[in-house]
Amino acid sequence: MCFLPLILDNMWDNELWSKAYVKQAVNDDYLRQEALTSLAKHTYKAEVMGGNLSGYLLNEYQKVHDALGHIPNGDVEDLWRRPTTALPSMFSNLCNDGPMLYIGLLALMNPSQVSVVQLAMLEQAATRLRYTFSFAKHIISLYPTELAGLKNFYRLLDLKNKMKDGCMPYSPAADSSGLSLEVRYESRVLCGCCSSYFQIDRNVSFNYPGAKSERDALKDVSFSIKAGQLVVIVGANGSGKSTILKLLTRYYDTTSGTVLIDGNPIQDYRIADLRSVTASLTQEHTLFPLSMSENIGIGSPSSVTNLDKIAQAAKLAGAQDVIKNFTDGYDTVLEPVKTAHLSYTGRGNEDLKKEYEKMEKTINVSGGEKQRLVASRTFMRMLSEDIKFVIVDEPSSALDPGGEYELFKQLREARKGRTMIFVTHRFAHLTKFADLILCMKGGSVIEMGTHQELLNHEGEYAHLYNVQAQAFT
Ligand SMILES: Nc1ncnc2c1ncn2[C@@H]1O[C@H](COP(=O)(O)OP(=O)(O)OP(=O)(O)O)[C@@H](O)[C@H]1O
Repeated sequence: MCFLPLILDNMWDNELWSKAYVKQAVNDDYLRQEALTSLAKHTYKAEVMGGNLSGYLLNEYQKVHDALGHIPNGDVEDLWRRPTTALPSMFSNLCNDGPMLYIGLLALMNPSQVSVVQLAMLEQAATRLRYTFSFAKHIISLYPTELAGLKNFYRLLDLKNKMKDGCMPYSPAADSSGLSLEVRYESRVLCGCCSSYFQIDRNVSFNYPGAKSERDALKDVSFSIKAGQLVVIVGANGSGKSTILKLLTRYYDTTSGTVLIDGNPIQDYRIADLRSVTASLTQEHTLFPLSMSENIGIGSPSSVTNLDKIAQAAKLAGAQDVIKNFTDGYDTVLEPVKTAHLSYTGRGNEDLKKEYEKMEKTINVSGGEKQRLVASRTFMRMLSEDIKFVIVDEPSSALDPGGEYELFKQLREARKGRTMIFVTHRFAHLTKFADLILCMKGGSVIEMGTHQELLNHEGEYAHLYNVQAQAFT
């Protein structure tokens, strides 16, 4: 006699997956823990790394973790199956929290060793392992696969970030509110006949690691920016504008040549120190699944509860009216983490579907409104005295012309003597104020100077400028 159908029937009846249901998490601490954990995703990489936010986020994570205490914080299916004995649930908790804490500590001690991508992968691995332990009592045959996963998980812990951190603290010059930047290549070569060293100056080149293209993303680039200058980089798509910003903020190291900050090679400085004096606004920046006030306040973690400063930052970005329109104002969470789930068996059930849709209701804002909200975080960062360097990369693609003009003007005014580099295609009302314009083509800087100098030169910049100017005549 075969007992298998009986065993399967019994398992099926006891399992939540055989039932029609809709679920939603409602515990605030749990929701916050989920939101903070989701910030380890690749989507938020630019912002979390650029804003030096890992310390703040890990601290907040620890707080909610402590607040949750022994309240079971697993998924509802997981809790349904949770065995009554303590040991498996202990394993389950260890798999859930252990890796995050381990990596968190590692990240705090040495930020350059842990990338946000690694954090995200580890979080996924941890969740999978947690499920494995829950399922283990039913599906023993999955063990070999999951043990292989466990091996991969520990291999991930051994991954070292290729970027080597410097050990020199960055201390800004006392007499300047900005930092100076120089991009150049130089090496000392021993002369065969007179045995003395001589200097070769060449320019910076760069290719993305693993890039399939033969062409360098940057080729023979060399320029120098004085502390406190406003620099605008212009040029066609793919000419290398954003790549320059990535080298100046040390997301990548040059293939040849050096970036100097205040006269020292960028590699010598501690990366976290450089990030702590930099404010950025790029197209990659996005809203976090947190309240509006925290979304803005996190730009300056030490002032995250300072509502006056947060309102001031929102005003500078032209976002205060957008926020006023939300019923919950600054407490609104625009893009919350997904907390509701409709079971597979319940999908044909209209009542459950309606319930589910109510739970998953999100607030929609236009692309331009979203850009203003995201820009508020950068203004919050710029309100901090510590910031010496501001980079802005195409922040206004969804703004109307009036909104764009206003944003550029506010960014210029909030600069207050800091070094600022602006990358934009719509530069007509910005370049007149620039101390230096770099005009790029095919990965090289082909023209360099002020607006008037480049107009007089009648080259590529003059051509691009006239195309934009003609649109308004
Ligand atoms: N992550 C990457 N990996 C490989 N190649 C890249 C990567 N990012 C950019 N590139 C390549 O490097 C070159 C320069 O790109 P970059 O983004 O700096 O140009 P850009 O002038 O900022 O362009 P756009 O105006 O379209 O934003 C392009 O050929 C691009 O395809």
